[in-house]
Amino acid sequence: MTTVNKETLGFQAEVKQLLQLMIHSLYSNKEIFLRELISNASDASDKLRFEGIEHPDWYGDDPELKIKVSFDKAARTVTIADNGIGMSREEVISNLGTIARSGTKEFFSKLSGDQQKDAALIGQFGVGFYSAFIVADRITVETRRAGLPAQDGIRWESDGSGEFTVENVDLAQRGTAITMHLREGEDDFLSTQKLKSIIRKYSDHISLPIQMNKESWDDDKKEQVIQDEMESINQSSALWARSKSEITEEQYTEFYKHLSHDYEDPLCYSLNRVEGRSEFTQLLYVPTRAPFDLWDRNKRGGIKLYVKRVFIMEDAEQLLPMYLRFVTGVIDSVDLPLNVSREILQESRDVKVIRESSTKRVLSMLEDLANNDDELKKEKYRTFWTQFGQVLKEGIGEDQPNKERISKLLRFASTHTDSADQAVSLAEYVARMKEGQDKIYYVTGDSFNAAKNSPHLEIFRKKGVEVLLLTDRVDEWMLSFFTEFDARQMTSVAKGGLDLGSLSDEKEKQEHEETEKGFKDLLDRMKVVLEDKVKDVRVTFRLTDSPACLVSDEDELSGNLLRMLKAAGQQAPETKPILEINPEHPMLLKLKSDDKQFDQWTQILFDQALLAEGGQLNDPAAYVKRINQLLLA
Ligand SMILES: Nc1ncnc2c1ncn2[C@@H]1O[C@H](COP(=O)(O)OP(=O)(O)OP(=O)(O)O)[C@@H](O)[C@H]1O
Repeated sequence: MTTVNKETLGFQAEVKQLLQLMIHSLYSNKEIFLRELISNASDASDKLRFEGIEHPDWYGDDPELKIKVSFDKAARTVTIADNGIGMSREEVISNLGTIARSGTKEFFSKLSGDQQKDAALIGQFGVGFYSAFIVADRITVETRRAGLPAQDGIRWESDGSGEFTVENVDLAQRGTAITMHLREGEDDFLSTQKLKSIIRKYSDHISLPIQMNKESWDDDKKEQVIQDEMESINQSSALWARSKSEITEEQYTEFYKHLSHDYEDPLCYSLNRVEGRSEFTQLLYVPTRAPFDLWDRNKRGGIKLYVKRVFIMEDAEQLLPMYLRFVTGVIDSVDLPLNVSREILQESRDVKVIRESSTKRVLSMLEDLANNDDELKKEKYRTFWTQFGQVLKEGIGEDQPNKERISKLLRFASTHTDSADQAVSLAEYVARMKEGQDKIYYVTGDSFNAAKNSPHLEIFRKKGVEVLLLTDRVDEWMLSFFTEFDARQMTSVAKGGLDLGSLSDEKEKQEHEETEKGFKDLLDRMKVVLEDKVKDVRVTFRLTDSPACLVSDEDELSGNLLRMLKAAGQQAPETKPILEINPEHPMLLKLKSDDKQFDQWTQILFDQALLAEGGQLNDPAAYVKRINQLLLA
């Protein structure tokens, strides 16, 4: 064997960090290295199947794709070999020397140094190839890219301490063999039985054969001896193609982990075969925990597309709407052409059918959790909502045909419990509505406390009318598409005049009109003082404790939304709020009868109303000065 071009290279800083972390925090679960390496070998075979459509010659005389697991007791090594796509020199250096994943920086910034917490995080990130260093103190990878000649074989080697070497070697076969030189004390893995049991546990769902040498009893030697003949350890058929009754819970779970690189079990899953106009199989999973890059629009994962069992592409975003981007799974179509590209997917009618059907499947899965009396399912829905609720809300704007179904899945915090837990459904709200109440009331705010303590809620609290407390960033956007539920108008308590519908009686209305007349003069004078800042000043009966509050006009953006737009660097239209005053508050009564420092008091009322709803003062220093003057007066 000739070796040339040997070079020593350093790992990317993140790899070094990951290796350290992995060895320490995942040691108690060290056998997962086998799952990870088999998973990679299976992906490599999928890639060859796909690229092989255009390059049938790449298969050569070795067309049966398989994975071989073997060990050498004397050398103390375990080897996992595949005849998949293999890697070129450049690919080896970039794949096994760096982490080129989106969100990597963010992941590392979240590490806390606390082993347990970090282990969970690293599980979410995906442990992959490097997990082999948990049990090995040296790893040798020999690989040859399909289609390249024997002399383009590559040997990569590292002890995981910071550097690796790469050199060219002659390799007769394409594919990749990963040899782990076991650490002291890891000899358990040098056993057919042990390796078999791990493979059955974690990798039974792999669709190509995982083979090991047979073992048999030798009467002379009085021990098990390894034979040349190979046997398959797994069922080696695509999991989603098996009949439902044959698939165990564990197999679903392990397959999910293989697909998603997640460490935790999925929250729920659904396998269906659809026949008729379009024929396809869908196996869809909802994860238990949001990935750290859920908000990264370039995040990988999602749905793997197969056509008649041939892997076509990862992350086929056309197969599910964006707001269901947390779903992982496989879709295997009978109708799509093997050479389908992302561009074709965008226009295909078959894809449209698959997308609609998969969307409905996911919504049904969620409905099953949400509307179930079973405590375990209820708990699962709570978990789902905490992790993915904000993403699901995007569906209200994005998926018109399913809007009603999605709206039933929404959960909110409300004044019913005054807890930040988002647990109230709209159906529950409606069932609790007061007699005469014909609207669903909500308030938005940039934090739970700002919403909960909003002065706009005072009258509602007094009358015992429930108000939803909306504080997620996506809420304002969602509400612009969400105006009605169950024929009841969604109504902001901070927009327009106070509209309690038939909750206020005639007598009350008359009294209010009288009071308003009595305040007309005062309002006119206040308007003059606040001319630049407000659109109008008027009397309100929505306040009980606060002297004043700001509201926006029915057809204008709310103060909260304007602040969000500004914070996001967006152009926000210049709109002025309306100042509403509480005619029963002592401050207003004083102002009405007292002319001294009228301007100061008026300005302060405005500034306080702005602060109370979470706004920022234009000129905080002037506010402080005014308050101090009045304190000393
Ligand atoms: N057996 C193999 N054959 C061909 N390429 C491989 C093989 N094993 C690993 N690779 C390449 O190395 C890359 C890095 O592998 P690694 O396991 O670290 O990450 P991953 O599989 O991409 O994701 P994860 O870290 O979530 O497992 C893979 O994406 C793949 O391109």
